[in-house]
Amino acid sequence: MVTSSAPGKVYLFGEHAVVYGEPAVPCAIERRVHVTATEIDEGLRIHANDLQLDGFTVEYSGDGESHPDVDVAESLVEAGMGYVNEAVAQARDAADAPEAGFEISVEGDIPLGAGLGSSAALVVAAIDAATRELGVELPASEIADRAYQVEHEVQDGQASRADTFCSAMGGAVRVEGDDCRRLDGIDTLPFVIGYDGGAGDTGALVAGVRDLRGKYGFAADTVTAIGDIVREGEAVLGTGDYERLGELMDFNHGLLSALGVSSRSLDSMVWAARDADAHGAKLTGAGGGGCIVALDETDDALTALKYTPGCEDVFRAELDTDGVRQE
Ligand SMILES: Nc1ncnc2c1ncn2[C@@H]1O[C@H](COP(=O)(O)OP(=O)(O)OP(=O)(O)O)[C@@H](O)[C@H]1O
Ligand SMILES: C[C@@](O)(CCO)CC(=O)[O-]
Ligand SMILES: [Mg+2]
Repeated sequence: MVTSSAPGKVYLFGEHAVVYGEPAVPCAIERRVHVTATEIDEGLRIHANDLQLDGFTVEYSGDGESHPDVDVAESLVEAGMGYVNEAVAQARDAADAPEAGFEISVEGDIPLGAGLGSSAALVVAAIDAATRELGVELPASEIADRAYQVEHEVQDGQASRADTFCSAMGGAVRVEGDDCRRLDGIDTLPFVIGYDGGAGDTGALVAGVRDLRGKYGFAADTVTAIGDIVREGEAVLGTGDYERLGELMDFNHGLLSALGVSSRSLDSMVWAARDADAHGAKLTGAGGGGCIVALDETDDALTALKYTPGCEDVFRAELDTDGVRQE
């Protein structure tokens, strides 16, 4: 039996635009998914005690064919099983053990579908745990690559390498197409996260941006402008100039909003953080609902978000310099 964990992430800059080859800077946070893999004679049994959304909890097990008898959207369960099925397929391939059976248990403290990269953390931790259980230790870069293949497959070809690379490596990273690197010397950033309790449909949101980009030249220019913000931001990142980083985050949020991926509750949490003098605030991840990230080393944005209607949870998230690891 092996347990591995991998972190979630926030985007300092660049989500969505990264899908079209612009750079992005996601940062791993100290919220993790833990996956325990135990080799069994054959097949696949999955326990995901916290596959929960809007307050319900479900435990399911299956061989990839059968469906759990629970009152939740089948698409949700299929997606959850899809990530684990594909991660296990990658582990079998990496260990050259096509017939290996597994019992997989998943537990995490990352809200699902909320822009904090729970899917990438799940896949990265699952590949690590299952390969180690078969006696194979993969380098983090290979886990990142295999996890990307899984996200790409499960999300119908709509995924960048950003979430999976960040979760595998930890810290602040920079991703531009296939070029993925860790950014050295970034050990801390004062992230405050506000969560509206909701979720966004990553596939639909990415498709919406793709359509706008095809329809209007100025939407394509907006995507390029997000890339410009990232290029400006990465130059500022090492200096610790939170004021300028925040200004760029605000600008990034405005452009994401123009591309149609914000929401009323995300906007109201962003404004609550700004009104409380956070350096800057933006949505993180695919958007539509879920989380915002603000930059604030004081407790002011944290307190303001606590009293913001529509904000269900607020917490400080430390930058996690550790990526995937065995527990
Ligand atoms: N702890 C978990 N247990 C079971 N399934 C999980 C778990 N964490 C994530 N998942 C799967 O990942 C899906 C969420 O992935 P999705 O890409 O939509 O959102 P996200 O990764 O949380 O946010 P984003 O990609 O915007 O950063 C869940 O619906 C579920 O299928
Ligand atoms: C919206 C997006 O840029 C980030 C989702 O966390 C999609 C992706 O990069 O795969
Ligand atoms: Mg995801």
